[in-house]
Amino acid sequence: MSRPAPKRVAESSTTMSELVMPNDTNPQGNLMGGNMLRWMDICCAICAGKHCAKPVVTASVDNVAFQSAIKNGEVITLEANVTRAFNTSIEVYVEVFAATMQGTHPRRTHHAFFTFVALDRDNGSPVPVPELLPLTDIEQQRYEAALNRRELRLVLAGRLKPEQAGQLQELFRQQA
Ligand SMILES: CC(=O)SCCNC(=O)CCNC(=O)[C@H](O)C(C)(C)COP(=O)(O)OP(=O)(O)OC[C@H]1O[C@@H](n2cnc3c(N)ncnc32)[C@H](O)[C@@H]1OP(=O)(O)O
Repeated sequence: MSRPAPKRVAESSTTMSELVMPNDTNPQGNLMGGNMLRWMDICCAICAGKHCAKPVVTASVDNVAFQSAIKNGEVITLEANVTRAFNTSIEVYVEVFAATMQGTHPRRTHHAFFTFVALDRDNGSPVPVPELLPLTDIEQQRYEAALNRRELRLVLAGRLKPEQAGQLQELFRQQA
């Protein structure tokens, strides 16, 4: 199947906000981690769907640290951007920011990389995705670093043998 035309990051950039309600929180009044992951997945899926213009499924989620609690009544804003397209999969980076409803105590609370796979509408099998055109410095940095992240997650998922992870081996050689 031929590859669709390349796209810019801005074409699929996605932002959404949620108000944290009592039903989203634990007994301490903090947003439950599972609800946070759900919103991150939704924001990234919208972004991935816009880039691929196809049905997409979440294939993996990289490490997510819960270092900063978000309280009942706060507003969270999620920003998702494609960092790189591979063959049938793309990597999406999401950042989460929290603040009070009045906009005070603003902070970045979470971030993560998600991988999505585009599927054929008819038979559900993976299909090629549009390449990504990184334009800004930060887009270029994320684009270049994505190869290392991809190799690491595929090794951890048992889909790539460590000895086949050439990018990672080169990185470790440079750090030694
Ligand atoms: C938005 C949502 O929440 S959707 C609901 C949650 N997600 C799901 O239910 C998805 C269930 N999983 C699946 O359908 C399948 O495992 C798929 C489509 C993700 C992959 O299917 P496979 O038969 O393994 O396909 P295949 O081997 O051709 O790999 C397809 C792509 O997936 C990537 N992939 C597969 N597993 C992983 C993984 N664990 N981490 C990262 N990428 C992965 C491959 O690297 C490949 O990408 P590439 O073509 O860019 O190199």
